[in-house]
Amino acid sequence: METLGRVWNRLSIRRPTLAVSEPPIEEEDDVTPEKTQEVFQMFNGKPRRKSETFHHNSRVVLNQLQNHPPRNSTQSPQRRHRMSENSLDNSRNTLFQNSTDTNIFADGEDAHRDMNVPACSNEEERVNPPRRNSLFVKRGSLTMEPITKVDLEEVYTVNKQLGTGRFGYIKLAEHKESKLRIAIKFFPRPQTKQADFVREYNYSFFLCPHPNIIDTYAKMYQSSDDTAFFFVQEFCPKASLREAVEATNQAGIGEANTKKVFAAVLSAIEFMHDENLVHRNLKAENILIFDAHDYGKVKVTDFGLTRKVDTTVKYLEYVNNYHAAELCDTVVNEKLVVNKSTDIWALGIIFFYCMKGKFPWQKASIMCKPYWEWEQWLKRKNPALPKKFNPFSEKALKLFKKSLTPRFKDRWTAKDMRKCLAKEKLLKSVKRPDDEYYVMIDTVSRPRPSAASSSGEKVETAVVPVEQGKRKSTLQQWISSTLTAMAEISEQVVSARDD
Ligand SMILES: Nc1ncnc2c1ncn2[C@@H]1O[C@H](COP(=O)(O)OP(=O)(O)OP(=O)(O)O)[C@@H](O)[C@H]1O
Repeated sequence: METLGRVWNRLSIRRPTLAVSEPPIEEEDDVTPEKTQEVFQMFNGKPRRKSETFHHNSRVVLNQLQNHPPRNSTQSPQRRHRMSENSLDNSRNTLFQNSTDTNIFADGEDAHRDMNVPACSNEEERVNPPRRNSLFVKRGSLTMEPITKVDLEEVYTVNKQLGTGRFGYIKLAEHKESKLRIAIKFFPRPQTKQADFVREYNYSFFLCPHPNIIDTYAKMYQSSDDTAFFFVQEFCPKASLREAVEATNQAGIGEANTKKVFAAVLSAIEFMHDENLVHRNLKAENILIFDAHDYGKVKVTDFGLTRKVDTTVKYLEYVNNYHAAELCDTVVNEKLVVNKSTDIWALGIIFFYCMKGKFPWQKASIMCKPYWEWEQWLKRKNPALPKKFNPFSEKALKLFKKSLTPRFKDRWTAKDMRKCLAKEKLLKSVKRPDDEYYVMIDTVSRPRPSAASSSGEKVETAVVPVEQGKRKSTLQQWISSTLTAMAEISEQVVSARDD
């Protein structure tokens, strides 16, 4: 809960702009007045958490949205601390110059005011931003902050492509003035509808105060030649979880690292789920690892498919390894109701992928044999657990049963998963086959003491303890030395026979 407290504090500092979006292109949201207010409702719902911190902080956000000064004023030590402590904010203030604002809805009175935006040139105004007059709260109408036209080349040096997806692409760039390295997410026009771009920006921006969610800078942009919309995010200098796992050559990242990754990811997803939002595109590619070795800083990204729970959407043709069974059985354009359980399934797949370095199956359909075998075991139609699950402990198997189950109502919550992963051992602690080989080779390669064997005493095998990491190479050394010894013995036997 401490984390959530920090998150809401950051939200109160950022003073998010109220904005809602129109129904998406490829999906048909059920557009009731409640559902178009999804972003607002993230903050306006009945307090669900019991802790005082949450009540206090959600109140701060709500107060801001309703144009009341927060209970602790903008001059709170917390706020001042962040402003002085975080030099990034200053860089952000200078990030977006040389731009012309275009207010889509021409709501002049709702002009965007954010500490991260250079519009607050005056220091007094920057420290004490004027109250925002939210048309949305007053009228519940569709409104959004302006999209700013920017001459990309004037403001940024755009470098290599970092990644590409179905809806856009991400490029590494440097903000010329601040020399800050950033990631720009582009949405090509006219393929991308403005409503989809705005929605993704809104979710990214509103959720980003969470420490395990990628940081998104305030403001939406449009290139001056009208070829793309874009927004700016922090740059992840290392890799995605997908790249990290692929680099292990199908060995997986190990239990300790998997636990670290999941502590971060589950914290982010629990936060989203508590706000009744479903990510809907959880995959290793959308989990960014910021440090090369210890998985200490991990963040979730890509909120393009994020929707509120119970939104009705149309199913897209695209199926991937992470899709839950109910999605794989759906036909194109069939209507689906957004549910948190699809994220839980994806997390089960990511867990397997981290531990084993490969996916359990290509598609969660009975037409795919590995999945069929799992389902047969799950439904107790076949008592034999598929071999690939053998190394996992009972607790880890329970996690799989409660995430990779076609009965979506039986799936765990993110909190259940977090508890299990934090507390339990995930791999069986059994004697590894290596140990047996090791003993056997040791017996062969060490000459038995003749006195002991001739007197019929039990021969003890001297097993030299080997460090876990060295086991394989030591085993190889034993094999080669044993083979050499055996070759020598057989040579001696042959020459003795010949003699
Ligand atoms: N901030 C960042 N820093 C570095 N690399 C990033 C960053 N954001 C995204 N990437 C890389 O770009 C890839 C694509 O990004 P992203 O998933 O946001 O795009 P998308 O178009 O929404 O993709 P999708 O097809 O999953 O919807 C990611 O897998 C990641 O490797």
